[in-house]
Order: sequence, then C-alpha cells, then structure tokens
Amino acid sequence: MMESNVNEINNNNIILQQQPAMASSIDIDNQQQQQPSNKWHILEGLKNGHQPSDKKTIEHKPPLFTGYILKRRKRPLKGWHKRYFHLDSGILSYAKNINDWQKRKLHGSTDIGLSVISCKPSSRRIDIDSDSGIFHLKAKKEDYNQWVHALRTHRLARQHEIAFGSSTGNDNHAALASITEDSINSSFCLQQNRLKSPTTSSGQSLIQKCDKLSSQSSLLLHNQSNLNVGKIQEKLIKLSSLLKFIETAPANASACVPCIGDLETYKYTKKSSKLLRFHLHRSKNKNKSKDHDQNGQPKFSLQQQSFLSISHPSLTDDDLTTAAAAATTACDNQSITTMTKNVAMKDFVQLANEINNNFRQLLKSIQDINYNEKQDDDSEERSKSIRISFDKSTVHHDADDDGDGGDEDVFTSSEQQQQQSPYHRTYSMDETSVMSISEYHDAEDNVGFLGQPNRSSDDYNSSSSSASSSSIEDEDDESIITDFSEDSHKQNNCCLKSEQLLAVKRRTRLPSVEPTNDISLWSLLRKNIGKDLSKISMPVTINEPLNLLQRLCEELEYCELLDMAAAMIDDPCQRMLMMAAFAISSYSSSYYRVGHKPFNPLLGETYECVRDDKGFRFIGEQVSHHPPISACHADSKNYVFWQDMRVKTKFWGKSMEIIPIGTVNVVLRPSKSHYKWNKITTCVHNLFKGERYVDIYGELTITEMGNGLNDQLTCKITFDKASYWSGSQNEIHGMVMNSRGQIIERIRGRWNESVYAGSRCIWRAGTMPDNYEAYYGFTRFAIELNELIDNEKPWLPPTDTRFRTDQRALEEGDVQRAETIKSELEQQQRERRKMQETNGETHLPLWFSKQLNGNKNDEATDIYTFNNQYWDSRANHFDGIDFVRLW
Ligand SMILES: CC(C)CCC[C@@H](C)[C@H]1CC[C@H]2[C@@H]3CC=C4C[C@@H](O)CC[C@]4(C)[C@H]3CC[C@]12C
Repeated sequence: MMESNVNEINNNNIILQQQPAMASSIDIDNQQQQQPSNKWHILEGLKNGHQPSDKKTIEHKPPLFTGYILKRRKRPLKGWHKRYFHLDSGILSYAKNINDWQKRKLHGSTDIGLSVISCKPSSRRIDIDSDSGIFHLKAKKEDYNQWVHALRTHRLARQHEIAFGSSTGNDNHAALASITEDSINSSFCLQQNRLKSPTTSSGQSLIQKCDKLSSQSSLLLHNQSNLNVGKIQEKLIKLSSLLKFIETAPANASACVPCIGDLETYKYTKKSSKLLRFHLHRSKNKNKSKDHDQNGQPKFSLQQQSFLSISHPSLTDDDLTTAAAAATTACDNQSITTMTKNVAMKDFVQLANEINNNFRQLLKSIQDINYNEKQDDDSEERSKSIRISFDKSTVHHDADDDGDGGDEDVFTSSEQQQQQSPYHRTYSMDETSVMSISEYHDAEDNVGFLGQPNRSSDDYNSSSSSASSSSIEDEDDESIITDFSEDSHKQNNCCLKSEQLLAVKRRTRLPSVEPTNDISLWSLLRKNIGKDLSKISMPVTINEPLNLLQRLCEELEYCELLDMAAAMIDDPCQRMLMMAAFAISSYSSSYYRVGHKPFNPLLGETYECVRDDKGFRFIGEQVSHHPPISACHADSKNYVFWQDMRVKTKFWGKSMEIIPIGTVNVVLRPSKSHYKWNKITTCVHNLFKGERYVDIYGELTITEMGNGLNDQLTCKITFDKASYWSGSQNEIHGMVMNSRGQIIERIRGRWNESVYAGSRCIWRAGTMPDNYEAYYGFTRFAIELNELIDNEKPWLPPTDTRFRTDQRALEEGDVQRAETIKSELEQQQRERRKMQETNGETHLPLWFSKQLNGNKNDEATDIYTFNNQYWDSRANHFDGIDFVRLW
C-alpha cells in the first residue's frame, strides 16, 4: 500500500480524492504488533483520512512521556549509555539524567513529526532518523511498548499539527503558550537551516537569523556560563514559539487557495527538479523559484506539504489531498488567523531585534576573551622551535631524475630528497597547501606524463620481484617494513624511469552529462531498514561511472602530501601532520558525490592506474564477493600505500550510513615509518527529500610504527557530526601526541575544504571543474580515472574496469544499454558463484593473498596483501594468466 502510493507520487499521479478514514492509532498499534518481532519496521505516519475533526484518530495533545532509555554512543562501536528522554508535544529531547534535563543541560532534541522511526521489538530497539542525526535507542523490556506507543501518538499528533496547524486560532495560542524551552531546539529550525532556502524576504532571513541565534545562544549557554545569558534564553524561547506559530498558521489568504494548485506545480517540478531526481549538490539558490511565489515570498504551506510527503514516505498522496483540503477549510478561519499572525510577526521582529542587540554585546565580550587567549597562544607558538624544515618553494624537482638510486639509503638529507623526487614539474602553490594536481594540469599543458606502457620490464622486475619474494612470507608488520626498506632503492625505479615519456593530455570532462534519475529510491529501500545493502541490486541510474576500486584510487588524489611527508625525514611531527592531512583529504571528494553510488566491482575485476605525473602506480582487485571486499596497493618512489576494505551500508529511514571496515597503510620509504589508520563512517542524509548532504563522523587514529625512534607518535582526528547546536558542518579537529600522551601539535579544519596546523594551511581541496553538478560532482582527478588511453589499452588485463561495458555505457550516457548489460553481468556473476559452490571451489584472487586472522567467524578482519606479481605479469602481457571472463 505504502509502496504503491509512493510509486504513484513518483509517477506524478497524485490522486486528489478523499479516502475513507483509516484505522485508529490503537489499530495501528495492533498492526505494528503483527509485524515479525525480529525485523525492523517503520512506524506509520499520518495516514489517509486523518483529518482535523477526526478526534478519535489523532490525540491532539498526547500526554507527556519521560523516562530513561539506552542510547548508543555517538562514536560507532562504543556501546550504550543511559539517558533521560522527554517527549512533549512531539518534541523528543534528552539529557544525561533528569537533573540535567531540569537544568536544561540538553544533549539534543528533535521534532519526531519530522523523523522516521523504526523499531525492532525482539531487541527492543527504536531508531529515530531525524534532522539532528540518527538516535539509536534501546528501551527496557517493561518500557518498550509504552515508548513505541508514545512515540507513535506524539508523531501522529505532531504531523497533524504540521500539516493542518492546530484546529483553531485559539488552539494555536494555546500551543504557543504551552511551548516549552526545548522547542527552541525543535527541528523546525533545523529544517530551515538544512534546506538553506534562499533568503528573499526579510521574514525568511529573520527566521534564519533566529536559527543561528538560538544555536549560538545554546553554545554560549554551555560554554560561557558566567555570562548573563538567562535573559536571552528567555527571549529565544519566546522567539522560537513565535516562529513556530508563524510557521504553522496558514500564511495568508492567497496561500490557502493555491495549496491544491500547488500540488500540480509540485507534480511538475518533481520531474524537472534536480533535487528530486536525486542529483544532489550543495548549491543554495537553485530552486529559488520553486520555493517562493512570484513576490519572492516563501511558499510555506506548499513546503510543508511536499516536505511531509517525501520526507515521510509513509504519508501518501492522499495525505497531501487531505492536507490541501484542511488548508482550504482553514481559510474559513482566515481573518482571525491572519490577524493573530500579523501580531505575532510584529512581535517576532521586535524580539529578534532585541536579541540581536544582546548577542552583539555578548559577541563583543567573547571576542575580548578570544583575543586574550589568542595572544597567549601566539606567543607560545612563536617560542616553538620545531618548524617545517622543508620549504614549499624548494619542492622544485627536476625531470632528469635517472632514478637508478644506487645507494641503499639515498634519503639522508632533504637536499638529496629533492634530487630523488619523482616530480617532473614545479609546484607553484601558495603556502604549503596542496590542491588537486589535476587542477594544476589544467593550468599547465603537458605537465603530466604517463609511463610508457612498453617500458622495459626491468624497471618493474628489479623492484617487485625482490619485494614479492620477501613480502609473501612476511606476515607481521615489522617484517614488511624491513622488506620495503631493503629494496627501497630499487622501488625508486618503479614507474618513473621510462625510456620514452609520453605526454598525455587527459580529459577534462566526461563524455556525457549524468542522466536524469526518476526511480523511486524509497520503494527500493523501504523494505531494507537496518539491513546491509550490499546485496540489493540497484538500477544503474543510481550509479556514477566509477567503481569502488577507482574510488579507492581516488584517495590518492592528494598524494603530494605523501611525497611531502616522505621529504620530512627528520621531523616526525611535521610528517605526521602531512599524513593527517592526507588521511583527511581522502574524504574530501565525498562532499559533492551524494547523488550516486559507485559500481560494485565484480569478483575478480581489477583496476590499475599508472600516473607518472603523480609518481605512483596503483592496482586494485575485487577479492571477495560475499562479503564484498576490495583490496588495493600503490607504490611510488617515496611511499607504499595499501588497504583492503569492505563496506557495510545501513539504511535508517531517511539516511544511509556507510561504514567502511579496513585499515589504510602507508610506508614512507625514506624514514621507513609505517602509518596505519582506520576508516570512519559516512552518512548520507535526506535521501528522499530536502537537501541531500553527506556527514562524515568518527575518530580516525593514525599510528606510526617503525620509525626507528622510541617516541612514536599518534594522531587522533575527530570528524565531528554535523551539529545544529554549534552550527558546524564537516569540521575536524585533531592532535598529534607523543608516546607519553603529550599533545605536540593540533590541527583543525574541514574535511571538504582545508586543514590547518595552527595558522598554517597544510592542505586545501582543489577547485571543482566547471559545471560539475551536471557531471556527477566529479573532481578533475575523478574525471580522469575511467579514461581509456589508447597507449595503455594493449597493456591492460581484460579484467580492468575500463573495459567494463555497463559502466562505459553509463559514462557515455546510454542508460538503457548500461542497465541491460549491468543486469546481465550480475546474473553471470551469480551463475559463476553457483558453479563454484557446486564444485566446492573457492575464489582465489590473482594479485592479493588472504591472511587469515585466525577467527573464522570474523571475515571482516581478514587481511589481503599484495602479492607483488601484477606489474611483472603485466610486463609479460599477463602471459599464462587465466582470467575469468567478466564481460
Ligand atoms: C542511494 C545512493 C544514492 C546513496 C549514495 C551512497 C554513496 C554516497 C556512498 C556509497 C559508497 C560510499 C563509499 C564507500 C567507500 C568509501 C571509501 C572510504 O575510504 C571513503 C568513503 C567512501 C568513498 C564512501 C563514500 C560514500 C559512498 C560513495
């Protein structure tokens, strides 16, 4: 039922007709109880026929409900803690305990009318996917049913309130009076904030200002308790109440009538709107005309309806009808409401002005405090003697590097390092910041060189054969390091000494713009709440024309940072900073890439990427199918990089969490230091409606081993969850610690923009190419990854992704062909798997070997290491290799 309705919406067939009243909320409870208890299911939202007069169905003011629930800690895998939750008027807020709640020390709060709630009775889990994040909750046995019931009734009442407003003007006043402090945090504000609607009217900008102010105030309340902010808080509560009232009351006489007409507009815009065809990007003013009427006034009523319908997929097209009908009825009370609303708006403006002035004063005091603190910091920093010994302007490397590196330990001084460096070009960047090299290419013609495919195989043999002989038998990290150090001079030759260097002009745009996507993501995902999605076959239009192996290679976009780190032989701390910047930079491309997912590589698929201009060669292979695991290895004169990764994907109702499991390894050849770090979680919010955005959170810890010194450094980087409270997004902060736990450097920044160590910018993301929104949000480097260069073709194995036909068809914009081929290829893969199973065979990767971790049940911790045979074999045209035919 739900599905068909959603489909109808997606097919633009909104049926404007009344439906008979649905079951009461108690019936819905019963329905819910009939669901299998060991499965996740979603609490149904406002249903057909839930009309304002339908008093039986909607409890207008469900009773306050409070109590303790276990809440999963924000950092993944860190257990549960007991928290006090308070559910009033559809707003769920929580604090550490009841005392804190009474003192208003809230940890968070959300409007559950705007959330998707899913439950799993067998484990008493309740997950709330809200605009302020996902709450994973677990109730006590005796409380579970009551919580579910309370959440359901509050949610219905709240949705009802949002859709229809309170039934009379008086009710609105009552609601206004009864709004408690926590409604300050209501995601009503959050929603405004997230949607970042264009500010065309003064009212709208005030609303945004109010959002900002209330978040700032909460920060101040937490951090500057000695400042007199009580009064401001009071005013903010009032302001927030007014805002809520203004928002929920019908906008004006003309806004009432077009509600139904707007549904038509909605149908139309749905097809054309970039937002709704799941092509998402961060531009803020795109849908200006759609969100505003001719006079530039925001279409509040329409926004609310369409928001409800998509954000709450459980609301059907009929609900829209009902909402529209209710809005029309509300016109009868028009004059009363409009009058009250005008008064409220005046009050709002006055109050906002007062608060503005108050904040100015506060801001000034804080600036004074900050200024004093900064003075202290600066003097401390000046006194620090450790400085980057290497000067960015000295990274001028000559192209005539013969790379034969006769000496064992060639990297003993930074001067020598410069001579040995792989660069065939000169950096001309400001400060130490690193931009995408691809971007640099754009500016300077012919600066990139591709290793000639028919280079002498000796170049490779010398490096990899020796490595392979030792690394296969070496199991522990230490021995791997020894291995690298021993052949480091040989590895220096790896892909840089080419007899004939060929200037390659790489492409700067994809062959075709991304296709429009009108599939119903919701109908695909709704049955899979809480599940790992790797097994679901998705339509090809959800994909971008890159696969996961290529995305792993994309993590090397800012590999210059590794070269810089390698150059800092004598400065472990600065080296660690560069490693940190590199680890952070690998997430930056995700910012514009929320609209699509990469292709899942087929089992045995490989991807190589030889980049002489960047100084590395990369090889990746899909080594396991269930679970899907990708392994990769890259080496350069300065470093070796490898990782294996499996991705767990969880869908929570409105958002999707992507949890990569695996460890990234980098060995810097000159200092022989080995760095390891974990991966962190990516979450795509607003999958169905609103501005889809990606949040990356968790703690990334880089450890250094084997630098030959006793004092081994650790760098802890925290990727903060986007927070309404602090108004922050994409922020990271971290510190480098010595083995005694003393902090020796701090970093901060944003994973999508830049990283600073003190006031020094150590990395900055490259600018995006023109018109990137129409091209999957690809960076310049990403555009280059799937390009099949003629000279390379004869050297690639048949399993190389660049020969994959469905991906190529998608890249060329031929969606239908891509779709047909994709399902054929997946079908063939299933058949191969079946065959293997019946023959009792197991798949063995060609280029990586599995090291069992000893725990049979935990495949996630199996490690795949490079067997060092790929490049040798490639030089011999993969002679004797029996490739699976993948396409
Ligand atoms: C339904 C669709 C549209 C949702 C889109 C999901 C996208 C955003 C997901 C699917 C697979 C994900 C990627 C899987 C693996 C990695 C490698 C990791 O080291 C960095 C994050 C990164 C690169 C993820 C980024 C986000 C990602 C691309």
